[in-house]
Amino acid sequence: MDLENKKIIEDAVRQILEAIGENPEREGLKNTPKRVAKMYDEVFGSLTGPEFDDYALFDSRNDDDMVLVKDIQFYSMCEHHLLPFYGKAHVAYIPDGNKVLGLSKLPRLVEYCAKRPSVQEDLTIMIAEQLVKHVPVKGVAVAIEAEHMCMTMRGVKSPHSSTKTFHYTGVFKEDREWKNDFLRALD
Ligand SMILES: Nc1nc2c(ncn2[C@@H]2O[C@H](COP(=O)(O)OP(=O)(O)OP(=O)(O)O)[C@@H](O)[C@H]2O)c(=O)[nH]1
Ligand SMILES: [Zn+2]
Repeated sequence: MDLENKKIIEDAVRQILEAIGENPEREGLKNTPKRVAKMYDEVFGSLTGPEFDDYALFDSRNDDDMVLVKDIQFYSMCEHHLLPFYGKAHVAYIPDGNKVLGLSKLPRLVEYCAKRPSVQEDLTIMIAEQLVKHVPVKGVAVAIEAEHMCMTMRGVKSPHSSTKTFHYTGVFKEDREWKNDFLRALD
């Protein structure tokens, strides 16, 4: 994010503080607009930063067995309230053509997709779409389970609810057996 946009956020935060009845000049708050701008630059960093393109592929004998990285911790911001939603993503794919993806790239991809305002359903789909676009696969399955602070700390105040979302492509979509294997592997 460039300096001009950081300045816009700082001014807006100052206005918000005033609107909620605070004094943005008081000692504890005087650096807050700057901090919030820096924080937004971090948590929304994928919107203005470089695209994720680090899909390191390696040769492997695996041409049709599922690879699953589960329990990928992530933090994102819901696009309705700009409050955090966070939890775990589980990402599986079946390689095509004896090429596998560097395992660390899956958590990196999840982080890239999460660093923008989003709804959980779209985050789930975006992770799958990015993989399909860049990695030769027979199919991708993504599941996300998350807590939404807009549902826990405010509004409906449903503190123990968690939301699960799923997205399937290729053989995971077409073949119930593959889907079941994925779901069993998450247990
Ligand atoms: N489908 C979906 N909904 C979400 C997500 N994050 C937040 N929401 C919902 O977005 C909805 C926004 O509803 P609105 O009625 O426009 O806003 P609101 O008055 O703040 O709603 P409440 O949260 O019910 O108080 C709420 O039902 C939230 O629970 C998400 O990732 N996916
Ligand atoms: Zn929300």
